[in-house]
Amino acid sequence: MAESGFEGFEKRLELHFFGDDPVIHDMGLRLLDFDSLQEVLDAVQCTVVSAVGNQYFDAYVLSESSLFVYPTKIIIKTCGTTQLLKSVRPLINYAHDLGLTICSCRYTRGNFIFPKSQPFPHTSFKEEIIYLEDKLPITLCYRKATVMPSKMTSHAWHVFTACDQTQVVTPLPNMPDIAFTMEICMTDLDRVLARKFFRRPNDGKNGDTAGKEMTDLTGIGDINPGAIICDFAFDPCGYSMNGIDGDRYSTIHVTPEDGYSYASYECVGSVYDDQDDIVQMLKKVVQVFRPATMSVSTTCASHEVWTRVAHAIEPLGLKCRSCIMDEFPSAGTVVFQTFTAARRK
Ligand SMILES: C[S@+](CC[C@H](N)C(=O)[O-])C[C@H]1O[C@@H](n2cnc3c(N)ncnc32)[C@H](O)[C@@H]1O
Repeated sequence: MAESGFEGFEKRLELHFFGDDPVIHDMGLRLLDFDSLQEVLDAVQCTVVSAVGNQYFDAYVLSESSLFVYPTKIIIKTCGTTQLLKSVRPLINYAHDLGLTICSCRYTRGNFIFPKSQPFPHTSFKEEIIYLEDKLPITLCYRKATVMPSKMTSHAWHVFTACDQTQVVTPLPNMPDIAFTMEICMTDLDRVLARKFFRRPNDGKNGDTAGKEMTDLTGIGDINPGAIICDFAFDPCGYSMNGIDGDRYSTIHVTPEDGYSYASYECVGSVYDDQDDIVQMLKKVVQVFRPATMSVSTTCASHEVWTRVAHAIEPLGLKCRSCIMDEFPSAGTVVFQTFTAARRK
C-alpha cells in the first residue's frame, strides 16, 4: 500500500427539496445557472469537466466524480480531498432563492484509504456530522448517524440522514413505486483490467474521446446499453462516466493506480424492475473490474433488492463476508454487504 495516493472513496450527498410553485417545481434546481453551480463546486474544490441532460435531469462529470441535478433533488459525489459538505449551505441558499425548501438530507461514504489526508470537515465522521448538523435547518429534526461495520476494518459504511416530519418513511406494502439506490465500492482491482484505464502517452485524444474509447474497450458500455453515456478519461489515468436512462442515472469512477486502485459504481432503480436485470448488471460490473474486495450498499424503503446481490456476485468468485442492515428516517433500510475474492480467506 502506498503511503499516500489519490483517494478514490467518494463522499456522497443527496438533498431533497419541496416548493409550492408548480412552475418552479417543474424545473426547480435545474434553473440554477452554471455560475451558481460552479460557485458551489468552488467551495467543494472541484470543477465540471463534462455535462449532459435530458427532460428529467442534468448530469455533470466533475474533476472529482459527479453531480446530478433534478428539479427537487440534487446528488453530489466527490472523491480525493474535496470538501463536499461545504456545498450544503450554498445549495440550501440557492434553492431558497428559487422557492424551494430542504426536506431531507442523506450523506454516505465508505472508509477512506488515506484518512489523514482529508481536510476539514472530513477529518473524521464525528467532525463531518457536527459540521453537517450545524448547516441543516432545525426543521430536519429526524436525524441519525451510524457507522455500519463489516468483518474487514478497511470497509465500513458511514450513513447520516436527516428529514422533516413529511419525509419520515413508513414502508407500506402498497406503495406505488419503491426506488432504491445501490452504491458499490471496489478495491484492489485486477491489474490487467485496471491498465485499461491508463491512456497511452501522446495518444492525440482529448478527455472525451479517450473516455469514449475506455467505455467501449472495458465493457462499461455494455452494463446498460440503453443509457446515454457521458464519459471522461483523465491524463495519465483515471476515468469517470455518468449514464442517463430516462429519469435514472448511473455513474462509474475509476482510480486505476496500483497500490490504491479503486472503482465505484452507483445506480438507481425500482424494486419492481426485472430482478434478473439487476443480477445481470451486477455481474457485468464485477467483470469489468474483478476487484479483490467489494462493498454493496443498498438503500431502499423495502427490503427486497439486497437479497439479489450475493446471488449475482458469488458465482463470480467473490464471497459474501458480512451483511448488516439498519433503518433510517426518510431513507428507509440501508443494507451493507461486503465481499472478498474467494481465494482470500
Ligand atoms: C477523478 S477520477 C475518478 C474519481 C473516482 N471517485 C475514483 O477515484 O474512483 C480519479 C482518477 O483520475 C486521476 N486523475 C488524473 N488527473 C486528475 C485530475 N486532474 N483530477 C482528478 N483526478 C485525476 C487520479 O489519479 C485517479 O486515478
